Amino acid sequence: RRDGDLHIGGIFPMEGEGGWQGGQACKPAAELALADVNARSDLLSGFKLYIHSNDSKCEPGLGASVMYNLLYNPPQKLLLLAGCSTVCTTVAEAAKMWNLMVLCYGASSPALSDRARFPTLFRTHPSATVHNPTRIKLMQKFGWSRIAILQQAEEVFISTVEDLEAHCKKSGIEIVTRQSFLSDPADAVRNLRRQDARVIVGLFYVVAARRVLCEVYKHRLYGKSYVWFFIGWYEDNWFETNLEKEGIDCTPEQMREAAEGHLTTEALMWNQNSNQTTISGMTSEDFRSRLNEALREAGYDIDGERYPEGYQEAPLAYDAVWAVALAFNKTMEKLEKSGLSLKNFTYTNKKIADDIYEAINSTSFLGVSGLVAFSSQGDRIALTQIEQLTENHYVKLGYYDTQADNLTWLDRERVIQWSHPACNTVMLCGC
Ligand SMILES: CC1(C)CO[C@@H](CC(=O)O)CN1
Repeated sequence: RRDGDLHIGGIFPMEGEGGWQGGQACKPAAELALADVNARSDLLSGFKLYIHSNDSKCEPGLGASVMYNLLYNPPQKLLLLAGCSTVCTTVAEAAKMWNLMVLCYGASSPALSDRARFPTLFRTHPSATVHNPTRIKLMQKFGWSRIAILQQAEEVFISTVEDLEAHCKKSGIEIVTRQSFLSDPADAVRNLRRQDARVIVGLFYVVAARRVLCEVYKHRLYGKSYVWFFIGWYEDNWFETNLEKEGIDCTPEQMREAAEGHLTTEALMWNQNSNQTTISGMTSEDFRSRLNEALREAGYDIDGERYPEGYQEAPLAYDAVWAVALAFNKTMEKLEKSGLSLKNFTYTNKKIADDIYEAINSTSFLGVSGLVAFSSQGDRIALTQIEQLTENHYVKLGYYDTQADNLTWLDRERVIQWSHPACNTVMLCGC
């Protein structure tokens, strides 16, 4: 028997104003996974895994100080879990100096897909670029060969648009105009009207999305001759809430009218086949029940639909801990052959770090968030789903598996003049 304890650091965004406070649901999810892996006699045999965590508030500076305290206070940590793109960027760029792997459960920035800057980073949260092949697939399916882009000037959207432009170039799709704005989209939306944009991909946070939609209403840039792609991870009724608070001068009815029919794309974070048993023995719905119970105990009014931030991403944190446990298990089996164990790891031991890297790099298991596997850049390989807002409700239109180039289409779309909305005038596209 090999007795001992294995320790990892956990950096969770719990409080704070800026960014994403997803640690509120992700930390409880990680703790559920910790209990589950430690209860398995066939995993980490004899060793118990511990997470030592602190709050980063989704602030990179505080995240760096949390990391420093985790590393310079015993016990020695073998790996770091982190959330928020800004914190993961800071932590992952530094972690290599301590030969530490970093597993991010809540980081969507495309900039993190960079082995040169982040040689030890893996993330169970997919990059925002995962939407782009899906958008292209839909444009090809419906014959939209001329599109426009409207984006907020934020790093995550700037790099997502660069990736989208590359996909469009490869697919022969013309970008007739790319408009960006800092916080007021009025001019950008007006320019879309001037350029007669008909198929528009919108990339912005939800507060900006409400401003865009009201401008779209004012410029009549919606209805049967327009197709809008919005991001799918806004809350369901995002287009009719907070209007007064945010100074939106459109009524809920006007917002609903402008929003009707838009498409959304988003990465799947909960295994869709809710009857499928995952590696933990649970289905994703079993996980949901256990998470809800844990969150009720933490004081959240789940039955009153008052979910904490990060609820959507909780499976990613749960599966991140499983990925760590499985990788440590694989590494221990390998080290044992040379009479070593993870207890021999030190911050200067690159050899064992490489073994842990190899073990994580070859991860492949069915988690509550679906199949968990990483690209060569450490990015989560994930499915995406496509929805359409129809009479105030999001209807699932299909799923896309980029790896297999397989679009599962449910034929539920509401007619939005799918045939070439871009061809409003013959000379425009000769149709
Ligand atoms: C889908 C979303 C909301 C994208 O931002 C992630 C947080 C981040 O990238 O900082 C969390 N998940």
